[in-house]
Amino acid sequence: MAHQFPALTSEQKKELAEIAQCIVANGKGILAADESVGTMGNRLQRIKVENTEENRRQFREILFTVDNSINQSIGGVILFHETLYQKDSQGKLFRNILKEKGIVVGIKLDQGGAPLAGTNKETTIQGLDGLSERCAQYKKDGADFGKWRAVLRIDNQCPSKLAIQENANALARYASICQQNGLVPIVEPEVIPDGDHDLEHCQYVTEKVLAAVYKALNDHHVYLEGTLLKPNMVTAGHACTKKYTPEQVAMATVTALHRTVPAAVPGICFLSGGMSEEDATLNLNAINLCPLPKPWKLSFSYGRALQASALAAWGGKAANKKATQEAFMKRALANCQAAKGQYVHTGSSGAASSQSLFTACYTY
Ligand SMILES: O=P(O)(O)OC[C@@]1(O)O[C@H](CO)[C@@H](O)[C@@H]1O
Repeated sequence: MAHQFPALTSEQKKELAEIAQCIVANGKGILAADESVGTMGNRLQRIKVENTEENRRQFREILFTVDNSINQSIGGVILFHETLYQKDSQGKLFRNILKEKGIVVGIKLDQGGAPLAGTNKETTIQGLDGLSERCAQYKKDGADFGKWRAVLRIDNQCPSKLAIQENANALARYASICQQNGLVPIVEPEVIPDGDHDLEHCQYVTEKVLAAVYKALNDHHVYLEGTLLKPNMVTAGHACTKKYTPEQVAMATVTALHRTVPAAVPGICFLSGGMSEEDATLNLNAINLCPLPKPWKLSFSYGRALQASALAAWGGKAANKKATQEAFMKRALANCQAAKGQYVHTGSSGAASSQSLFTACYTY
């Protein structure tokens, strides 16, 4: 089995590895501001703001025009298609605002779930058709990384072998196409927290899913140094009656990663998956303090856990800009400290930060 057909040139590999490392350097993580129009609608509904393009733009303008020092804690921002082409009120493209801060721009590439017939309501993710052309265009338009979220569910018969294999293969195919077009693929196989399973069961499933994903990435000749992983933390199901400490979550999470994720992967940026802002930070901190070998950067790519307090502070009112930016900056800083294992919980985080952000069957 000779290695005759290299997938990438050494220049392409160098560029991809540099982008990936830059996003997770020095405790930096990712702001996942790539909520689809529908998902953003749910967020806005909670604060009684209408889901219009202008309201979505206004909230994101407030986040992206925060003080430049945000670049100490945020290395990348994932955008939804609409946002990549939106401008601030002075007419400046958001993507240029982010780039001038030294923040890498990313783009959501998956296009939602489709049912896998013959399974217990399991899904695969669509978006591979035309993906290469979309990636090429996004690269021209300033994006340097992509995101693809696959959803796996724990239940009696789930995840099935079929769902694990199919989603792993789609993730690998997406990752390969991204790399061919100069985009670092964020590989996101999310085992969602719905269910009453315990921590051990989530660990078992997460290991099976990650092992399949890395087998598929290898089969597709994906250059691991030019990728980032965005997994769930290993937690008990949302309806599990037994509660676990951040140290227990950390040990289960790092054990699962240690068994399945090659050391060549530069960074693992967790999703927040409906944890409260504070829990997401405390768990990340404990993960970074976990006494197991950790050859990758262990950081964050949070959507809800970086924006919940900010959204609540904003409430749709321009006058609340300062409070909104302060709330966002506070969570970004806290997670940057947690990514270095240096977060100290002061107990003054405010009510919004301890609220669960769980949504049942969180797909799109
Ligand atoms: O779980 P979180 O941290 O809120 O969001 C994780 C995430 O992958 O899921 C969302 C829905 O696709 C995305 O906007 C985001 O990137």
